Amino acid sequence: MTAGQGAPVALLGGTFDPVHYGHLRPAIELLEGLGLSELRLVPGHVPPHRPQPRLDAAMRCALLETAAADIPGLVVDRRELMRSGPSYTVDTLAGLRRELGPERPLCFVMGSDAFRGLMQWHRWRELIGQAHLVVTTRGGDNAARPPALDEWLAPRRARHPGELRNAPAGRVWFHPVSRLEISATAIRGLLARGFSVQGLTPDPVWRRLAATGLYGYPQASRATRPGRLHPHHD
Ligand SMILES: Nc1ncnc2c1ncn2[C@@H]1O[C@H](COP(=O)(O)OP(=O)(O)OP(=O)(O)O)[C@@H](O)[C@H]1O
Ligand SMILES: O=C(O)c1ccc[n+]([C@@H]2O[C@H](COP(=O)([O-])O)[C@@H](O)[C@H]2O)c1
Repeated sequence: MTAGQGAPVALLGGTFDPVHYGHLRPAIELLEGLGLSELRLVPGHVPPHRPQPRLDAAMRCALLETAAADIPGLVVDRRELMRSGPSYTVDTLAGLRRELGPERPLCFVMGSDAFRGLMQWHRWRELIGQAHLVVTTRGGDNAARPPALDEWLAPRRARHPGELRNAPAGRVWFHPVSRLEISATAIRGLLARGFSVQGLTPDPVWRRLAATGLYGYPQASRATRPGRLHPHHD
């Protein structure tokens, strides 16, 4: 393998239905902590492994662009929206690798829960030939990995983040990020019941959600909701 050249580019894929601070804060911490030149948020068109998104791809993308606009280094990459069929990561990385050339360090970011299931991903062994894997860890997350995955990991595990700059691909780095108890599922649930999600996503995203009635807000019957109760507990 050739030596790495230039600051790493990273990719964070997801459904982003919708984007929230649980995506954005770890992205900022990765940009700063790993000295990335950019972090690309990659909305999936047809997620390979989960129920299909509530919002169409164009709207998820528009909200992501609204969220990324104020964060230096964060960009939205629409490449998965150009492909039909399931959005397999191995294809996404191969396309980006062709654009960046063979020497630029490229990192694919995934949560430690996703990493535990890596062996079920499409052509998973090929991922590490295209990119490094950056596995985000959050305090209290100690679940065991399959022994076969640990065996595969041992010779590839990076001991220092500097290793991500020294090669274009091939290493696995575990990076701690803040744990924010926010999920898109919870946001969709709040909006469907007519509650605000201000503070869970940037204000420009919230204003767009509120103005366009996405996910059912504010048509849901606020008159009948129990006003004294915290929205998470009713
Ligand atoms: N609160 C969070 N803190 C850290 N990482 C997160 C958080 N929420 C999502 N992520 C990570 O962001 C990526 C994209 O997540 P995704 O679009 O599936 O969001 P989500 O909020 O988990 O969605 P949903 O609730 O619909 O499953 C994944 O790698 C996921 O692990
Ligand atoms: O390529 C695969 O087989 C594959 C299987 C599961 C997940 N992924 C990718 O992992 C990223 C996070 O997915 P998720 O579940 O958080 O929406 C997203 O970019 C998905 O395309 C990819």
